[in-house]
Amino acid sequence: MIIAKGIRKKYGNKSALNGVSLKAEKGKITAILGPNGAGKTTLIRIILGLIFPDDGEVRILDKDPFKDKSIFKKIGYIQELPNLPPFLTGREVLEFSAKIKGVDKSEIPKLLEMVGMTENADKKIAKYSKGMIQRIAIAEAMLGNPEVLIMDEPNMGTDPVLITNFRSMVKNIAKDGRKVLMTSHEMEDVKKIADKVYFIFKGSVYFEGTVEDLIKRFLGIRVIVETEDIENLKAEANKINFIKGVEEEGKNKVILTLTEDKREELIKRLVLAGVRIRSFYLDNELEEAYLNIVKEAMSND
Ligand SMILES: Nc1ncnc2c1ncn2[C@@H]1O[C@H](COP(=O)(O)OP(=O)(O)OP(=O)(O)O)[C@@H](O)[C@H]1O
Repeated sequence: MIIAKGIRKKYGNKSALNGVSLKAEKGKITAILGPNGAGKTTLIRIILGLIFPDDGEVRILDKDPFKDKSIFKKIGYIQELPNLPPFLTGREVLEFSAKIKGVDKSEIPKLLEMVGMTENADKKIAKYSKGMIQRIAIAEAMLGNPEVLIMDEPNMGTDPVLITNFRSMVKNIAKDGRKVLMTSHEMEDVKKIADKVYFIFKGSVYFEGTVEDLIKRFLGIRVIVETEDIENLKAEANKINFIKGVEEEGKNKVILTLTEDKREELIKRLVLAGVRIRSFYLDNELEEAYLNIVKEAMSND
């Protein structure tokens, strides 16, 4: 497990973390969300023992990262803006890291393939785009199948194949009983892979829970009903006390916001009222829940 307890950090007079605690469990993917400047990178660096906190404690692989540097061979870390030597090729960067980590070089071709860099592996980093540098940094972090993978805003660009490969690789790392801790602005990544979410705002944990909890709390439970009986549906929905919102979307679609998860009762009531339902499904717009949490956190500030 990765544990951070009561972490405080100031840069000069400015407080970056005000007593943050976090747990990243074995076999789980834990995501840290929050607007720019919330303190995500500072927290990650403290967890990695790269900068000292003013107060608080960290344990990673049961060790104190400030005292026991041997754990770093078991940790894969992708930093926000990877800083790779421009005079080396992508392959050379991986070979160099493999040597430091004591990992067999034979892993490298498979990793290059995974991040879609086989063809560009022998070009100098200086000639790479930002996305290509990021891919090499991801391959580097994956070397030696790390016990812990820590990623500060990993960004695979827009290639859908790469994104899918990357997500499934990260999921497999967690499935294998390892730990993954990531910060992200990519809501799709968080929605598709995270088990637990910490939302940090101005250096404090504002929300902690699953992605589902976050959506429920900041979006309500939204269901989309498609029907030709729009008027009938709206009339019935307005009579139901656990529905707090009725929004028409397009010709045959209505979004209902429920205050609690009473989907079965809702279907029953609509059917009994004679509404012919074409389809009925949950609307999980994490992006919108995220904006609502930011709005709420700002208004409480
Ligand atoms: N080396 C530093 N010196 C002074 N202030 C810093 C330093 N690093 C970060 N800060 C400040 O600490 C706060 C938290 O920064 P941090 O980089 O941890 O946020 P973040 O959540 O990772 O942001 P982003 O999403 O933009 O990467 C910000 O107000 C930032 O300006």
